[in-house]
Amino acid sequence: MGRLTEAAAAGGGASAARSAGPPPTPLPLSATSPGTAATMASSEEDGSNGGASEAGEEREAAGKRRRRGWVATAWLTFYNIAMTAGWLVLAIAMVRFYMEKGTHKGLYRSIQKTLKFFQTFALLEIVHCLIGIVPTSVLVAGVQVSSRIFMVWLITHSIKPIQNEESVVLFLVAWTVTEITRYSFYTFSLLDHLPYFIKWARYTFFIILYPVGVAGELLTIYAALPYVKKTGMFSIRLPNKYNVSFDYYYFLLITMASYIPLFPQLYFHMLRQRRKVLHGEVIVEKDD
Ligand SMILES: CCCCCCCCCCCCC[C@@H](O)CC(=O)SCCNC(=O)CCNC(=O)[C@H](O)C(C)(C)COP(=O)(O)OP(=O)(O)OC[C@H]1O[C@@H](n2cnc3c(N)ncnc32)[C@H](O)[C@@H]1OP(=O)(O)O
Repeated sequence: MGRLTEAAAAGGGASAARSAGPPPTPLPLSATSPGTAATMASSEEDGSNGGASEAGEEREAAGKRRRRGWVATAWLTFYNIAMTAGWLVLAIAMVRFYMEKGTHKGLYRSIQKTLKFFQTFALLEIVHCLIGIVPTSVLVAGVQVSSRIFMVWLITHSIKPIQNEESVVLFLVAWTVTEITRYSFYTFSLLDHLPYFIKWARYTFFIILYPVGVAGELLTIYAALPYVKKTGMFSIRLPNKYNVSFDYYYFLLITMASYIPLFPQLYFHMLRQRRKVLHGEVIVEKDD
């Protein structure tokens, strides 16, 4: 028995794809699970945004605004503009620093306040999912945001000797380009004026930036290991009155290992989103 479903594993994305034709019959939004075979059913959109598609998009956008309510829409517009601006400020600061100093040494120190502020502010993304004003999966947003918060506060902020590692620049550049694109995508979508280039960039840059960012993060954690082992930071040794022990060194090793199952899931989720949003593909799921 075949079942037609949207491609996203965790919900979200694809307003353009959905509006390419007449409104489809409501379909279950489900992951392609074991025991099902997924095949691409159609490819509708070429990115040129024909008149019918535009009218459909406007209707859908108006529908979304009504469902979300004006307070939530206004808040999200403010939030996305603020975040786009924040990450743009960060990008300009990084370029200026490099042009003036000609080295990456001292870069993290010079931008850390802005980075901490805007990356921590992104915790609100989990709240947005929890209260239902955006349809992103709490799990997907949670993994994405918590791994960033972890990198900012528990690694780079806490372990000063690694702040000048090249790997820090790798993830900073990957995050910054990603976030400028992502938040401007949300902003323009909310304002119903999404340029095709922004949509394309949102669902294309990640192909390179995700692996670059993850490599930067993993290499930075790796560089932190000797320091963490030597100092025993954030670790709790026995004996103590609560009879608990915690070793941050092993926690870091486990965290690094957890990228192996988690990162491909996020990456393939984004690849499916890309096929759906840029090429209008839907997936036919066939139960075995
Ligand atoms: C405590 C220790 C924890 C350690 C964990 C260790 C394991 C970690 C493994 C993974 C590591 C990831 C590392 C990461 O930090 C590396 C990088 O980021 S490198 C740089 C490249 N990164 C990316 O490209 C990030 C890509 N990710 C995303 O885009 C999103 O975060 C994601 C949620 C993953 C997926 O997005 P998706 O396209 O599926 O959905 P959206 O959320 O974009 O959209 C769904 C719909 O919701 C609407 N929406 C969402 N947010 C907003 C908003 N702020 N304002 C308005 N609307 C919003 C969006 O428009 C969609 O609406 P519609 O469906 O109607 O179109």
